Amino acid sequence: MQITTERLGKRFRREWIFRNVDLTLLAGNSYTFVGPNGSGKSTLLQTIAGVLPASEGTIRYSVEEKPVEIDDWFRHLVIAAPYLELIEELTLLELLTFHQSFKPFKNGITPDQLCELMYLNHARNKEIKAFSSGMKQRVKLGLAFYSDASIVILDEPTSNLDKQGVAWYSEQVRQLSGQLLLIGSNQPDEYDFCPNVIDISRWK
Ligand SMILES: Nc1ncnc2c1ncn2[C@@H]1O[C@H](COP(=O)(O)OP(=O)(O)OP(=O)(O)O)[C@@H](O)[C@H]1O
Repeated sequence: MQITTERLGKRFRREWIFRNVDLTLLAGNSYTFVGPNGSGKSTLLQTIAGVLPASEGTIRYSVEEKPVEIDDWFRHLVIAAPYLELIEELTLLELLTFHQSFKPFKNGITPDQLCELMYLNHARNKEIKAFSSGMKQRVKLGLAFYSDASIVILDEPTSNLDKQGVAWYSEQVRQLSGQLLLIGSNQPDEYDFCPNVIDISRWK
């Protein structure tokens, strides 16, 4: 899997958030986008993911040099971000079962097993709307870590997590291998393992 951007730009009304972004992002590598609040990390990640349309330039996804159509991008990626909602009316087990029906988990992991891996077994039959913000964040990260997807996008990954949750994140994120990992962060301990740290301010 490879993502290539050429002269990528995004603006909201008249304000350019970034311009002329040329990137080649390769499977098996991790990249972290850093920059102050409001610099455009989330906007860039969402644009690369195809969640937000670009205002100019191009993004290409390819597998072994064959292009992936934009309608199929979502099959290849998982995103965990504070602004993306879970389905609140479902219980955790229902949510995982629903998710698995369109994006299976790695290594044949079942929804039951995933509840345990996320340390949320006690809440398996609870509706997501009754979860705390930290519990919801654990679910988002669990889906990102354990879904069988070639691109993993984590925006502010440890937001709302307690100490144990942060330790769990640190352990899990280091175990990702072979995938393309993109992180948006302002907290060095979220990406201290990542060799490619890119300050987004350069594209202002
Ligand atoms: N839907 C929108 N409409 C208009 N402006 C927006 C919209 N979304 C984001 N912005 C603006 O784009 C800029 C970049 O926001 P973004 O959330 O990408 O920054 P960020 O680097 O992720 O910030 P933070 O570190 O606070 O999460 C900000 O000035 C923000 O106000």
